Formats: sequence, C-alpha cells, structure tokens
Amino acid sequence: MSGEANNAAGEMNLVVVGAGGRMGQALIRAIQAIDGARLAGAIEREGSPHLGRDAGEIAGLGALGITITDDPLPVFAKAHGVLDFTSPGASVYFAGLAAQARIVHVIGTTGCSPEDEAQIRAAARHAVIVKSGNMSLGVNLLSVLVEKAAKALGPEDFDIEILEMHHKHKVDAPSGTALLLGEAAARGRNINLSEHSVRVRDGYTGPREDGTIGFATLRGGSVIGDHSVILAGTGETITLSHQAQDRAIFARGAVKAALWAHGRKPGLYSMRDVLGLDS
Ligand SMILES: NC(=O)C1=CN([C@@H]2O[C@H](COP(=O)(O)OP(=O)(O)OC[C@H]3O[C@@H](n4cnc5c(N)ncnc54)[C@H](OP(=O)(O)O)[C@@H]3O)[C@@H](O)[C@H]2O)C=CC1
Ligand SMILES: O=C(O)C1=N[C@H](C(=O)O)C[C@H](O)C1
Repeated sequence: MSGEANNAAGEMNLVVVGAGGRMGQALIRAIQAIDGARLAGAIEREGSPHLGRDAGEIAGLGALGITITDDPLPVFAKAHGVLDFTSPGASVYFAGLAAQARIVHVIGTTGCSPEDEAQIRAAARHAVIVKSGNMSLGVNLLSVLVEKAAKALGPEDFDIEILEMHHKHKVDAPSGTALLLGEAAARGRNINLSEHSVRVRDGYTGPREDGTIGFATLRGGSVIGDHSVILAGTGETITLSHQAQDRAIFARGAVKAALWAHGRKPGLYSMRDVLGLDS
C-alpha cells in the first residue's frame, strides 16, 4: 500500500507493533496528536496480556476502536507504514513483512547484531526503512555537533568517552544512542568505530590507547535516557550532552519519519536524512 495515496481523509495509516510497550503507548499518543497520521492497527506478540484490548485504552486515551491483535498480515495489508520499537528479532521479522507489503517501516529498536542489520539492509532493497538508535531532534542535532567537535579536536590532544544512563529495564548496552554518537565521533575522525571502540574496562587495563572511543554504561531507576560525549584534553574538558525527559520526543520523531518516508524510493534512511541535518 506504500505507493498508494493516503486514506480517504488524506492521512497516512500507521500500525504500531509492540503496542503495549513503553514506546508503543507513546507512539499511539503521538499518532493521535499529529495531523496527517492515523492509527490503523496495533500488534502485540502471541500470548500478550494486551491482546483484545483497545489500543487507545492502554495508551490512556480512551477507546479508539483499534483492537490489539497478534496477526500482522491483514493489518499491514491495509496500512501505509509501521512504527516498530520492539526487539531485534521482531524488527527483522517485521522488516520482511513490511517489505512484502511495500509499506514504510520506521525502526527504533536497538541492540541489533551485525546479522540483524544485514537482514534489515536486505529488506530495504524493497521497502522504505527509516532506522535510528534515537528518533529525537535533540540527539540527532547533538550527533552533528559531536562529529564537528571530533574533527576539530584531534586524537593527539583529546580523548573521546561516551557515557549513558537508562532505566533498569533496558536490556541492551551500550545504548543505540551511545553507538550513534560514537559513529558520529568516528566519522569526524575518519576512523572505523568498530576498530577503535573500547566497550568495557575492568581490572588492570593499562593506560588509555590514543585514538580510541570509550563507552560507559549506567542502569537504574526510571531514567528515560541521558547521554554525554566527553572530549577530554590536557587541562580542559568539553562535554556535549542530552537528557530525554519524555518518551514523546522519540515517538514524535518516529511519526515524523513515517510521514517523510511515505512515497520515497526504497532504501535505508536515518533520522539525519529525515531532519535534513546533513544538507
Ligand atoms: N530509537 C529510539 O528513539 C528509541 C528506541 N527505543 C528502543 O525501543 C525498543 C523498545 O523499548 P521499550 O518500549 O522501552 O520496551 P518495552 O519492552 O516496553 O516494549 C517492547 C514491546 O514490544 C513487544 N514485542 C516484542 N517482541 C514482539 C513481537 N515479536 N511481536 C509484537 N510485539 C513484540 C513487547 O512485548 P513483551 O513485553 O510481551 O515482550 C513489548 O510490548 C528498545 O530496543 C529500545 O532501546 C526506545 C526508546 C527510544
Ligand atoms: O531503551 C530505551 O529506553 C531507549 N533506548 C534508545 C537507546 O538505546 O539509545 C533511545 C533512548 O535513549 C531510550
């Protein structure tokens, strides 16, 4: 349905997968609040306690007439796009279904393995996919600033460390955002992140190796998402940071990404593409 025009009311029909989750509920609220978007379906996994409930009710909006189901095929067939903040295995599965249905797939899921990423790239040969470890305007702008700072402050003078803290339920580390910011720093330095990152330090580590990008992870309480990129020189330190105060920032970004992607040619796009931050 992706190539087709919007629905009779001129809106884009969107499906939320993982509708009962923290982000699923925020996405339902964002769709209701944004002109041009309409909630057309809500999916949860087989056996979920949310099945059969109204999507609006679980998001605190009152009934919207959309029942949560575990059968994505008929729902995707009537949609223009899918918003997906679930788990890596589920996102790979939904990427295949969205590609078959030729609908837009917005993926916020983090913690994907290189194999998962390869399967998502393959699906993007047929579908328009927007994927980002962070859908907020603030973090994507921060990534541009980090890239510039890393380019201006070379590895002989400044060490780069990335610190993140999230709520105690988060299952992947480092966060998708920390990796996105690490990629931005690596791009600024013209290096490959996977060859220069230090993801864990423990015990007698020896001195820091010049040119590496270090990651540190904190977990606790209900923290939505705090990130700092620290550029540490001799005698001075620069810290570029972002604190998320409401999951609505990610949900609004995801709906904006779907509206932007509708009607574009197949490919894998980033939030920097959506927000025009590279032009
Ligand atoms: N890119 C961004 O801007 C952001 C990304 N995220 C990422 O989004 C993901 C979800 O985060 P969050 O909402 O906090 O997590 P939650 O665990 O609250 O929500 C995930 C939801 O997806 C459901 N789910 C899992 N597998 C399937 C499946 N196969 N079919 C249907 N539903 C499924 C889960 O069901 P069940 O509970 O039964 O397993 C759950 O309801 C994480 O990877 C997180 O890092 C989060 C915020 C912002
Ligand atoms: O799991 C979360 O909650 C979040 N995940 C994303 C990440 O891994 O960076 C984005 C945000 O920080 C919240």
